Amino acid sequence: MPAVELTNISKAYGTTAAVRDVSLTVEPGELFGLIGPDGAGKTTLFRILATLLLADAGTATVAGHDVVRDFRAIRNVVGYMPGRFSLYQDLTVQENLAFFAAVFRTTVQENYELVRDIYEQLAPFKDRRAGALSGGMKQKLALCCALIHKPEVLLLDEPTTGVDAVSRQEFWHMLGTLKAKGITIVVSTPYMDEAARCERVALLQTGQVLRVDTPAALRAAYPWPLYAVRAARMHPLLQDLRAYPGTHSCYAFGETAHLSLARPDAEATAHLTAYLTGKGHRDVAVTPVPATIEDTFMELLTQQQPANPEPHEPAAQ
Ligand SMILES: Nc1ncnc2c1ncn2[C@@H]1O[C@H](COP(=O)(O)OP(=O)(O)OP(=O)(O)O)[C@@H](O)[C@H]1O
Repeated sequence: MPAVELTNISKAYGTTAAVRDVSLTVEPGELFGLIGPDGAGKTTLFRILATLLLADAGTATVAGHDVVRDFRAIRNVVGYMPGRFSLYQDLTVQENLAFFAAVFRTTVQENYELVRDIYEQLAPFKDRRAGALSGGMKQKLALCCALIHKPEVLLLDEPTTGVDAVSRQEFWHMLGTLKAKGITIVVSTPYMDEAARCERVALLQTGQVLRVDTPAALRAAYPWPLYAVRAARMHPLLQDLRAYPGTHSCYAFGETAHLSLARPDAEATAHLTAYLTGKGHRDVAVTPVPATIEDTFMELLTQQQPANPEPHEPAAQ
């Protein structure tokens, strides 16, 4: 029995189609990522799975329970950490934990084994109001609250958005520990480095699933020769690379431009360097690079675009 199963789920808000015909299966004990930019439909899917929102069409189950028929059962087996506002800001750390424990008729002590690692980090701040915690500590408290009733399935909606890099690392380490304890985790993130830490991910865009696969398979699926290109000035670099005759796609990628070529060119580095130097660019460096999940995502987005008079425009940043 899958831990989570979505079959042809659709949901619209008025005329906005937030989720369109989504089908997904998450296996028990899996660490599964929902990856997509703002507005891709991640929160809507979580709210449907957490039984807080009814889909317009399709069916969904969590731990074998139907989200409509068996919603009470699901609330006992799911831990849901919404993206925002999951804590009572005026209650202390201790009071928030006691509150969530009371809702599920349990105590922190009863489930201490599961939350110990997180609780020990929170303990020095137990009398501090949640509203006065750092972003990273707030996320840890929210996770602790979501775990208080020993859920089988954790639903985490962008748990690390707005959290500093060190706290993000710690948070993902904690997810690894929870997974080792057999908990199924469905986590959404807009960060591609976090996508790479999932066992499988669904790439979402405007309410649709573009692809579901392992991070390694997504990287391997990238079909073009790919280069990271640097030069002193980024904006004209992007413009000139898009005008290069062999270009398939080109977009900003951190401090470089990622350029894919429509066909292999054994001399690509030399040809591109000569081309860019001829256009007046300085400090040019062209390096072949392996594709990341983000490159595959960008490629899938490009394939989604309708016929475009400017075929080398990036679909999104
Ligand atoms: N209550 C609502 N009323 C109207 N439109 C909504 C509502 N909630 C979400 N939407 C729209 O539905 C689409 C999907 O939103 P959703 O919040 O599910 O996406 P998301 O991937 O979680 O993005 P975000 O991180 O911005 O929340 C977006 O176009 C959003 O503007």
